[in-house]
Amino acid sequence: MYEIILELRNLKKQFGGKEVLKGVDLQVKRGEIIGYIGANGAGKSTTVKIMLGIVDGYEGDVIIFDKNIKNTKGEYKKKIGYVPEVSDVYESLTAMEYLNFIGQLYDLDLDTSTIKAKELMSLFGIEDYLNARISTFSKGMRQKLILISSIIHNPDILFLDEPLSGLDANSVMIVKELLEIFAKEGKTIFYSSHIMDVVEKISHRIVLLNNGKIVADGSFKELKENSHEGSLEEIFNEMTGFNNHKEIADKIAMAIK
Ligand SMILES: Nc1ncnc2c1ncn2[C@@H]1O[C@H](COP(=O)(O)OP(=O)(O)OP(=O)(O)O)[C@@H](O)[C@H]1O
Repeated sequence: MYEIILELRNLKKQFGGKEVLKGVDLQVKRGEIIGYIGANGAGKSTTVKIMLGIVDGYEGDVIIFDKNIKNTKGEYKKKIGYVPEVSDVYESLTAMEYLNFIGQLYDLDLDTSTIKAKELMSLFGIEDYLNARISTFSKGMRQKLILISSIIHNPDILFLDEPLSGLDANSVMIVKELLEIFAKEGKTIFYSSHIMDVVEKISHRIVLLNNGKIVADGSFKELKENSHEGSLEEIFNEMTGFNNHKEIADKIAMAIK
């Protein structure tokens, strides 16, 4: 029996009368890597933010670690890591100060977070910047720091929103490998991205959100069998009813003349 680690039951969310999520049902097992995909504005980040308790005012239920999050004081967040699509970091802190601050939020003692911060910064190749202010970091360095801050407390579930953004090819390989190791260890990964070839490769299961509902849910192999198309990008186009990319590109090129 697989253990269900998180579950969405008939999740609905409106913003100013606009229905973004129209009844999302999903069960995620321990150790699964879920590729959560959908067009811009489909509601992926909203789903994740609801699960993290950042967005409320929703209908339906979110069950994480067997508890409805409505009935918790947020303790479950201690076992969760999050890489947001756009992250606010404290620019004036150094990387070490920031990681120690995050470590303490997750109840790590200062010695442990200091040791882990040094080790992880070194493994990601940015150890020389431990005592540099974050405001001086390049985009990729900042992304590495965010990744480190999402795993420093050894979480059981990781929510990743475009986690590879700005990373060089070598670092991308490390992170992809790391996710596979995490899954084998029983960590659950909720991976939201528009980079279809990565989602195709790393996900055990791909969930496609369209018009506020899940319209596809299965392994890449299963999705391929149920579609006329070959790559995940093409399946995405088909399932979201999009086939006029060339026409739109032509019109954009014309529009600026
Ligand atoms: N705080 C908010 N107030 C009003 N509308 C919001 C808010 N947050 C999200 N929305 C709206 O909800 C919809 C879904 O947004 P969301 O960020 O969840 O999409 P997404 O699937 O993550 O998109 P993307 O791929 O572009 O990141 C959009 O129409 C967005 O404008």
